[in-house]
Amino acid sequence: MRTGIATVCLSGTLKEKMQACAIAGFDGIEIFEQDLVTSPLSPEDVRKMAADLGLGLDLYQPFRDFDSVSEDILQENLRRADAKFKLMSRLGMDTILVCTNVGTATIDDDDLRAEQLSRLAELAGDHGVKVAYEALAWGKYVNDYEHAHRLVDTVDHPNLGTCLDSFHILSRDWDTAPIEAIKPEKIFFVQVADAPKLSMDVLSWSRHYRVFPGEGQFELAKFMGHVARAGYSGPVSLEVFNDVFRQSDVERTAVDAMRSLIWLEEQSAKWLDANAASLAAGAASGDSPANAAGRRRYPMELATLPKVAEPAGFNFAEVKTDEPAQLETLLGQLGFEFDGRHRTKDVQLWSMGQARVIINEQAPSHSEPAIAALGFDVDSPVIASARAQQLKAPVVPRKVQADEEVFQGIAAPDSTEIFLCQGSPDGTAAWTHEFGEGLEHPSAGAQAVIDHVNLAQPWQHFDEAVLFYTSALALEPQPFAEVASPSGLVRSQVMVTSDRAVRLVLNLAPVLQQEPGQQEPGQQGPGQQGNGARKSYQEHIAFAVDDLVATARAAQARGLDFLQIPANYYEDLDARFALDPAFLATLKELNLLYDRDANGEFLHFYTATVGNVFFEMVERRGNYDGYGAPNAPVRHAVQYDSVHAHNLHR
Ligand SMILES: O=C(O)c1ccc(O)c(O)c1
Ligand SMILES: [Mg+2]
Repeated sequence: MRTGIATVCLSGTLKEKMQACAIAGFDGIEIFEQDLVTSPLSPEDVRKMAADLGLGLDLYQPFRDFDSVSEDILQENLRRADAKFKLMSRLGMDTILVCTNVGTATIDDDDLRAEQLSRLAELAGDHGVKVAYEALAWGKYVNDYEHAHRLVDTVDHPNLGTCLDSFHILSRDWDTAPIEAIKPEKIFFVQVADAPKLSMDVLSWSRHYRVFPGEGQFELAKFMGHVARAGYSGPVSLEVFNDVFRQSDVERTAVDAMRSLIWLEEQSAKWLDANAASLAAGAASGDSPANAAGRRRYPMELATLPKVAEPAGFNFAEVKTDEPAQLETLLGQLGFEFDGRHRTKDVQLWSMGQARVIINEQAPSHSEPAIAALGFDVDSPVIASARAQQLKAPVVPRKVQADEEVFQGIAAPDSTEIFLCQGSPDGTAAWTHEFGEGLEHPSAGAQAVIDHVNLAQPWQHFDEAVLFYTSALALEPQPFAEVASPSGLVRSQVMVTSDRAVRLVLNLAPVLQQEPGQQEPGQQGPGQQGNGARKSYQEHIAFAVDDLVATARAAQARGLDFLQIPANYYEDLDARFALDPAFLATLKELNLLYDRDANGEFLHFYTATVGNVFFEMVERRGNYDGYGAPNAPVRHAVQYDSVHAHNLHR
């Protein structure tokens, strides 16, 4: 698949954008007109730079408001087009995107439109230029790709074809199957963008909220499958207007973009394979196996990736600190056993059944304790790592001594280290023998698993993180939610495996919680946890137990510092659920939170925060599948209050 990206996706100057696209490995780019107009580079400079960088200049865009106008305006538009065609010749470009008229159209007449487009095609032909006509979702008279293509068909000129843009098609819920009926030589260009499903006017949605494939909710693999089945094999180019990407680090965004196309390519191949049977009727030979046959029939070459199944569970969670005392106390009070120190590293292991927590004491001094790494059980760490690296995940270097488990590590966008570990059927981990005997086993036998981990994401990398976990780890994003907190609305995105053995919650950290002058994780590039790097958002690890009340009582007896829940909460709880008074009293006494829905019940409590980390204990009853979302505002408010009280006393 030929990969492309529009310069409008990225921040910086045209030169910076082009360099970033080349570094990320794109085959070609679309030049967004504003980027050229505002550039000090001459068209010849741009042409040379692209050639030097090995980047194709695949599309000049956009040319606006051409058709459906009176003759005098058309004359003016043809003059304008002539100037652009001449410019394209200096750039060495041969395809221009002309979008359907949104501003100046006054005449709604397909015959007239066809006639006007035919005059444009004729002029383009004189310059050796191809015009790719694109229906904008908010086009005044033409806003549907099939309509735009009917006009292209009517004109029937070799220099006029269609541009398909997934956003304009999927935002309007147009059926994508008819794409297959378009002759491949008439599809001049394909643009792809994903988007979250939002209810707002489509222009604002398009100009501000597009995201890279895999970061939104559109069915892009299906769209691409139809495009491939149509016989198209030209560029597949990202055109993503997004307020965040336009101000984020350009090289990093370009890599995120490339990752999205690599992933989309794989997903499209999968869609074609899975839907090969539906084509059997027209197939020349019915004997080819469905697997891969679906895609091999088409000229678009779709590369695949090393296959990974979703992870089978969490292998461990690692917290980094230079002062472990408070964390040790918390874990001990929760009922964790100390399993000893690593034989060569300054690292401790704590466990409660299959829930394993590593306290890594190798943090720079005075850094806040933070979640530094997560281990996931996978079938094959080597294959999973190969996949992640092909998706451009940065590798985490890790020192290993002889006979130590070699962990395959990659850095997540927020610089959390993700380790791909060999899973075992009984949920044990082979590496634990590297840890010496623990001291004492105060609560031997207590069972728990890691239920979920909640990671705060810097705002500029939130979408990137969703794609990272989707593509590299095969986690599935759930619809996102918004939770009120005293320092802002927290966007919360749950990512899960289908059996819920892994639940990862990504929270958009409110900007207010950042300390002034603190370096943004993003400024260090992916995975570069430089010495000054530290997170300043609260994150947590949640453990599931069978009997939360008993766990809480035992923890209380050991002196655990629970997050204190206000009395108002319990009144509200009673109003909502009419709980048994004795049960309600227990919840209140132990600072437990409660939720219930059609699937079951959820009990949970939180510890006080140490640095940026706190712990949660949960009990799921029935098939409760949530996270106590109605309780999240209470938790945020209490934590906010305690941070403020702490600051006042400093
Ligand atoms: O928002 C726009 O104006 C615009 C311009 C060109 C495109 O290809 C597009 O999809 C949208
Ligand atoms: Mg477009």
